[in-house]
Amino acid sequence: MSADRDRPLVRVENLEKYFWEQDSILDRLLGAEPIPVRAVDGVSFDVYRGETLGLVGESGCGKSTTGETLLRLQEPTGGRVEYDGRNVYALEGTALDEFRRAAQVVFQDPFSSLDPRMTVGGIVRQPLDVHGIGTKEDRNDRVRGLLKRVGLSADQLDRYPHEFSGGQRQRVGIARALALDPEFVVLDEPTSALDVSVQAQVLNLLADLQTEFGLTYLLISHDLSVVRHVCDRVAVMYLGEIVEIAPSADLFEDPDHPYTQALLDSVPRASTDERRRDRQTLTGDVPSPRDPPSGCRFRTRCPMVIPPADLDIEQDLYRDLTTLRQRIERRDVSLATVGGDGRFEFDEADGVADEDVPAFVAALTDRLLERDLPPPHDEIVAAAFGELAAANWEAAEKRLRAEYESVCERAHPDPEDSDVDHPVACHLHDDAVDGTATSGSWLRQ
Ligand SMILES: Nc1ncnc2c1ncn2[C@@H]1O[C@H](COP(=O)(O)OP(=O)(O)OP(=O)(O)O)[C@@H](O)[C@H]1O
Repeated sequence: MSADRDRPLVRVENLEKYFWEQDSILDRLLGAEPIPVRAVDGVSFDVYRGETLGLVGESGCGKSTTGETLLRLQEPTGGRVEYDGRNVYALEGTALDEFRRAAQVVFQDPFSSLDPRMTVGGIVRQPLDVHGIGTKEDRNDRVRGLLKRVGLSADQLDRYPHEFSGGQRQRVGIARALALDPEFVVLDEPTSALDVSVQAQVLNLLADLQTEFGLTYLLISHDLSVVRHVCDRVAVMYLGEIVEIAPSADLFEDPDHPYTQALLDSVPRASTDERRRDRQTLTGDVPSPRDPPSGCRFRTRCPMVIPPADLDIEQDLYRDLTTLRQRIERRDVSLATVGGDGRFEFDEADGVADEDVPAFVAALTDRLLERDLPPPHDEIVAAAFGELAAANWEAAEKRLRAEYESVCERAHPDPEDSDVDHPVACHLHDDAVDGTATSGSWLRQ
């Protein structure tokens, strides 16, 4: 697994892939502006010859779309991918043909990615047939050799996928990906559909094949233990963006991005030392890729979201107040049921009667806050709740923003500005974000 650092084999620059397909018919009838799913939103990374780069992140963060778009199985919305120095999206004719041979994919699910009506021999031979490689005999010889190389028997050529176990089917998928003698293989969750005992065998096979054929891998996985053992470097994705890229050992021993830290914290610890480390638990749901948060996309869940510099506040309290703000901004509080159904007569336009305001604020405080707030936050929040009692969401939102707005929501962190030795898209690792500034002057100087 020694990578040639002189020139990347694959260079991904600002890759974007948006989907518009999920717009509802109603939206279209009403002529509403289509809102795309920003599955991949400005992703950049290099893959060096001979290395395995891991691409990790929670389900739906855009890993598979990145893999498929860079292989040109999907057309990008924007950005550029270079393969061996050439723009993949400009390739035509023979050059495109060569790229299609050189860059292959192994999909996650060996049950659905193999045509059940074709024999295993036919499946592995198909790419050779499509590209018209050699005579029929040459092709059959190659298929027999490939099946043997991936640990199957050449006698199994005439069998159908359903006659094989999950691990064997994945070996067939690997043999097919190798048929055209590729240089680069995207492995999209290659072992996640397999039993744990079979996973290791398939990973070992992939490692052996990499050495034997000099392959370069992009390994897409949500399984951090797999990535840790197999990858030279790891890129961490969150909501369509890459938040950190680092050598595997560095990333697992000393992750810098709060999202990477939280992801790693979700994996059982091997050593006692590691177990002792403070746990950064992830709170809240992943926001929609149709409407990602402003600034840093992770800030709505980040346990280390940065308070304004002139605000002396404990991190946990700031996180809670930020979550409260987010709920108010999303109008995600049922004001009509405060204090229990029917306790207050709440009018959507005017709120509650003046004499009910103190009791309403107390009931809302009970419902939304798990702790007593220290001064001055108790008064600030009570004033905002008073505005909610008058059904004035905007005033409450504005008040809380004026007091608590974070740099994380105002400025998009750039991984290239990272002050550590690898790209980290987080304001905590950006010297240019002035931590001594007063609230309101957090933006890059
Ligand atoms: N063809 C499509 N049309 C509309 N939205 C899509 C399409 N394909 C993917 N998406 C959306 O794009 C986002 C990224 O999906 P993608 O499959 O790339 O994520 P992933 O990280 O690979 O997730 P998983 O591990 O679950 O496969 C998701 O919100 C998904 O719903």
